[in-house]
Amino acid sequence: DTAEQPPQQKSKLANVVILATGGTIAGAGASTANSATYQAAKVGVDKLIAGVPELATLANVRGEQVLQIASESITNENLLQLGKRVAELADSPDVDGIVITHGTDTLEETAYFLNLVEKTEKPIVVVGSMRPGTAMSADGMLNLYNAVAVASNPESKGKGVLVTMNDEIQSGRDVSKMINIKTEAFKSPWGALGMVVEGKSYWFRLPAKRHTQNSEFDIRQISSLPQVDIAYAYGNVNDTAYKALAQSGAKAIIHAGTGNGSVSSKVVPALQALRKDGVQIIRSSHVNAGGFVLRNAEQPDDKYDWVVAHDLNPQKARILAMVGLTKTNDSKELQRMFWEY
Ligand SMILES: NC(=O)C[C@H](N)C(=O)O
Repeated sequence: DTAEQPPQQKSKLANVVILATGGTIAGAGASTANSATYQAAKVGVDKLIAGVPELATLANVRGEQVLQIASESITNENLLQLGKRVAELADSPDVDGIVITHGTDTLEETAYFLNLVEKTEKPIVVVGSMRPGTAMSADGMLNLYNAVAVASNPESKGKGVLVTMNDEIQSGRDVSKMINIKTEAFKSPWGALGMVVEGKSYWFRLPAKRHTQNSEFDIRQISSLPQVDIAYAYGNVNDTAYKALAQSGAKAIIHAGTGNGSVSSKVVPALQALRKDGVQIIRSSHVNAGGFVLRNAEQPDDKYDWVVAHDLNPQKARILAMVGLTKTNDSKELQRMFWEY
C-alpha cells in the first residue's frame, strides 16, 4: 500500500499538473520584511516549481500559466477558462491530479466553483499563500508542497475540490478566508477534512454535500455565467444598491444579510418588487464565523418566493446561484440546489 510509505519511497510517481493563476503565492515584495506589502502575480509557474525542488519526490510535476492576476480581479470568464482547462486535464489519462495556485482573496469562490462543475474523481487541489515568496517565513512553499502531496495521493480521489493551507486539508465547498493577516487564514465552519504533515495525508471527515462526479453541473456544458451580485446589509441600510444591481442586469441578488439572513424592514418592499420583476432574491448571512440561514425564519420565504443560501456565505452563494441559473430560473429548483450543494 503506497499510501503508507513516505513519499520518496513511492515506486511510481503520479503525474500532477500545476495550473498557475497568480496571487500572493506568486507575489514578490521589496524586502524580506515585507509580508503584507508586495505585488501579487509576479512569479511565473516554472519559477514557482523550481523554488520547491522537493516536489519531484512527490510527483512528476509540470506547470501551466493559465492566468497571472491578483485574485480579487478574477472574472467569470477567467473562471470558465480555468474550469475548462481543468476538465481537459482531468480527462487526460496521463494526468493523475491537478493543483491550482491562486490568490487567497477569492480562492474560496474558485474552489467552490470547480467543486460544482468538474466531473472527475481525480484530486483537484487549490492552494495559495498569505505571504509572498520573498518574505521571511513565507508559507507558499509548504502550502504548494502539501497541495502536490494531496493531489498525487489516490486517497484524495472523490472527495471534491480540496484546499491545502496551513497544513490543513479543507473542503473547497466549506472553506473561507476568515482573516487576511495570519497564515492561519482559511477555516471551515464545519472543520477541516484532514491534515497534511511531511507529505502524508491524515483524513478525519468527508464532505456530505454533492460535488464533482455526483454534481448535476458540467463545465463542458457551460459557456457563460449570468450576472449575480451581492448587496450588503447593515443597520439603517436602504434599497439603493438592490435596485441599482437589478437595473444593471442582475438575474439574482445575494442578500448578504445580518444574522439569520435577516432583511431590514426598509428593504423588504424593494426585494418583494424585484422578485415580482423576475429577479431571484437569495438570503445569505455575513456573520463572520459562518452563517446558517433557515427558510421562513426571519422572513416568509414561501410567501415572497425567496431562496435561502443555507450555510453558504454570500460569495459562495453567488457562485452556486450563477451555476444553478445556467440550468433553471425556477426558485424551487434553486432552493433544492442550495440544500444539496
Ligand atoms: N494572499 C493573497 O493571495 C491576496 C491577493 N490579493 C490575491 O488574492 O491575489
